Amino acid sequence: MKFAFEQACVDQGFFYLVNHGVDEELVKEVFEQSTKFFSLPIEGKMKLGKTNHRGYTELYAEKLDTSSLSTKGDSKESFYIGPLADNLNQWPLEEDLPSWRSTMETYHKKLLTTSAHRTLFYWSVVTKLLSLIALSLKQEEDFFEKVGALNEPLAFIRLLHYPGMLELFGDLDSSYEETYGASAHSDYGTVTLLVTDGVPGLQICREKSVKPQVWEDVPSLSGAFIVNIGDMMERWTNCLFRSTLHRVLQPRQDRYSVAFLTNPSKDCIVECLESCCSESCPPRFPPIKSSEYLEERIRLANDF
Ligand SMILES: O=C(O)CCC(=O)C(=O)O
Ligand SMILES: [Fe+2]
Repeated sequence: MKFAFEQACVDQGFFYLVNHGVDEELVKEVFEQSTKFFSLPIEGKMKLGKTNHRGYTELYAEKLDTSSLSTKGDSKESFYIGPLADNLNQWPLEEDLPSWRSTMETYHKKLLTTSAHRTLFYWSVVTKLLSLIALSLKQEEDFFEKVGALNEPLAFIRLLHYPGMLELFGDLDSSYEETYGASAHSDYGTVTLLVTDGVPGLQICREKSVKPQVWEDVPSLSGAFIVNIGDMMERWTNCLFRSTLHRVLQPRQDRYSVAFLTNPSKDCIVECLESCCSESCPPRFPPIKSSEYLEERIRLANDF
């Protein structure tokens, strides 16, 4: 089992996670609440427009592929919910969307928060995943706790809605313009846990430097998380673990997904692990502070 896990992180940086202990009902509720929010009139959504990287981002406002010359952003709308403790999150009014906030908070805590309480000891999915990663890298299983990555992780729920082509362009022949639902990118942090509604669209490119690029579909698997390794984990491991390029094609019909993007706590320094470098294989990246790295990547995706 451990071998297969390590192999997946080394070979494609993407894998399915099953038997994760997150209730299917809770995931279903998150999708229902997300759909309700995106169905609100645009004026209502814009009232919660993104500040401090929390809240609503409208169609075409973000472009994940910072290398593309296109001046049009990705054809998705999204809503970000960040760390719960700092009170920077924006929430729809309880009278407009009852239980919306509590559903999202429950999901955030369920995925991220490990309870060390004596009578209710419980490892979150993210803590468990990071401990498996640490063991694969020949570290103690609490390595990421010890380096401070898990003090107050910068973890975000990203609710996503990709409107279908018919909704965007009507009869398709007049105003049709090709964009991506989410253009090619790798995620910035440690690990991402993704659930989709089953509508196809997600693709990965295993070898980004091989031209022409080869893109493979990633089908969603009912009840499983699609997990992928992010760039800060790639830096920690000196590219042993891969932060794989991926994108979402513009779907024909509406598509909803929920990504849980995790990053180390803001002051955590991400630097090459000793077990991942040697004299013949020196560190490829200098040490960086998690929050500084993250802010720069977010800025690039939003200023184009
Ligand atoms: O919607 C998806 O399938 C993928 C979303 C994604 O890659 C992201 O939000 O970083
Ligand atoms: Fe992504």
